[in-house]
Amino acid sequence: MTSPTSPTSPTSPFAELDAADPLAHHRDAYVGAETPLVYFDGNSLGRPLRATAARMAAFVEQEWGGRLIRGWDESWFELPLTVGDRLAQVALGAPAGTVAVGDSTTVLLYKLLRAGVALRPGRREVVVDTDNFPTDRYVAEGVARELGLELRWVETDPTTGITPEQVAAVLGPQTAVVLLSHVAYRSAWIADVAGITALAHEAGAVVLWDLSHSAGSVPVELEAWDVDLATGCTYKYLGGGPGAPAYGYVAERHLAALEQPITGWMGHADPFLMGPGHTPDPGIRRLLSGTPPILGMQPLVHALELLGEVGIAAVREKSVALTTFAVELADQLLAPHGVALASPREAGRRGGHVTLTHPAMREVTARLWRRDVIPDYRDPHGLRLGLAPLSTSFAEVEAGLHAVAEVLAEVTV
Ligand SMILES: Cc1ncc(COP(=O)(O)O)c(C=O)c1O
Ligand SMILES: Nc1c(O)cccc1C(=O)C[C@H](N)C(=O)O
Repeated sequence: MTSPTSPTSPTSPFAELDAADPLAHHRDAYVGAETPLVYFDGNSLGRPLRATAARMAAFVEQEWGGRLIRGWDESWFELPLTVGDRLAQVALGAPAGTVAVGDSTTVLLYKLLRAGVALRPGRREVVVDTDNFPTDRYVAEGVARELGLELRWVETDPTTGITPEQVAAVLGPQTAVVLLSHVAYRSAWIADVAGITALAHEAGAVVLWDLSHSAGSVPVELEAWDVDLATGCTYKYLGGGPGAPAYGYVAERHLAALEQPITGWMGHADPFLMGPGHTPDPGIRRLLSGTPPILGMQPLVHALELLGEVGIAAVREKSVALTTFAVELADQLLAPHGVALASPREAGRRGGHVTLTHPAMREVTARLWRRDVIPDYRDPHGLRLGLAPLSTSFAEVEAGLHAVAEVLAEVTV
């Protein structure tokens, strides 16, 4: 078995794609990009920036080791909100003071779903779709059990995604919250956030959007789209690293009334007063519960600097070019083997990944990993190619798709 062609092979007929790519040089800023490994999992865990190692070391030496407990007064206490503001500006289209960083996406989904239900007292239903990421569905089921609510499931086709018409069909006077994902984790379908949010508002409900597969790859305009609540992880396109803290967004108009269920001391208006009873902070700090993960935010701070410099519009342009290239190669090399596209063909409807289906894809994925080509597998029969615009090259996509064709030929003989 041959190893994949080097992602920098000058002999490729597609070498001009990388040569013409204005973002190509950013690839060198990432650890491991010089190796022949083909990485198609940037939508599960992004590569680290080289500079992050030095930043982490400096943090340990200077901020943690040097400042010790004084660090809290000097910057750490505000960090969940200062990083939140930066994230709001570079990736979420949200105003300062509406985003806080901390917890995992799952915990924030719980806190925000409970908060959303509390914003609509007396209403008994939550809308969720059957193809939403498992943690979103499980949290919705748990909250429904806890509060005695009913879930209104929208049946979503895993190869496309949720439409405003489907949501309209289940909305009603009992709908409290609509919980959906902006970019579908399997198909990469981009939901019409503004359209669905407007429909939910007409029905008197609030929306909670999971942005895990969009933020940092697809432009997000939370304020312009009139979104109520949102959350998402930072370890995919935002480059935060394994287990990096998630973020929560609350529209300004809901901040004063927002009641989240984990009323810890760090969400108190004056945590160090240590007084009786919980008085929530008037702003987004009320979303915090316990001591925020300062160490875990360090790589994110760094990665957001780069995203801010490049700009989300340029990132999306490259993302569309990469996924379009992957679809074209799949049509050429894989469709003759019976592989089908399970992502939208229309680039404007497609997020940052491409899913290809074939009955042998589970075995194909295992074999690809053994030859250092790293996509992931998602049922049913889906090979998912996550293309990170700042660290994936066109040559890498080409090498990877050729490897898929070779492995598919092996397993289907
Ligand atoms: C849409 C979506 N929501 C949530 C998560 C994960 O949540 P957590 O960060 O809590 O593991 C993921 C990926 O793991 C995801 O794709
Ligand atoms: N969060 C993950 C993890 O802790 C381990 C392995 C994968 C992940 C993922 O991010 C999965 C990803 N959200 C998905 O869409 O499949």
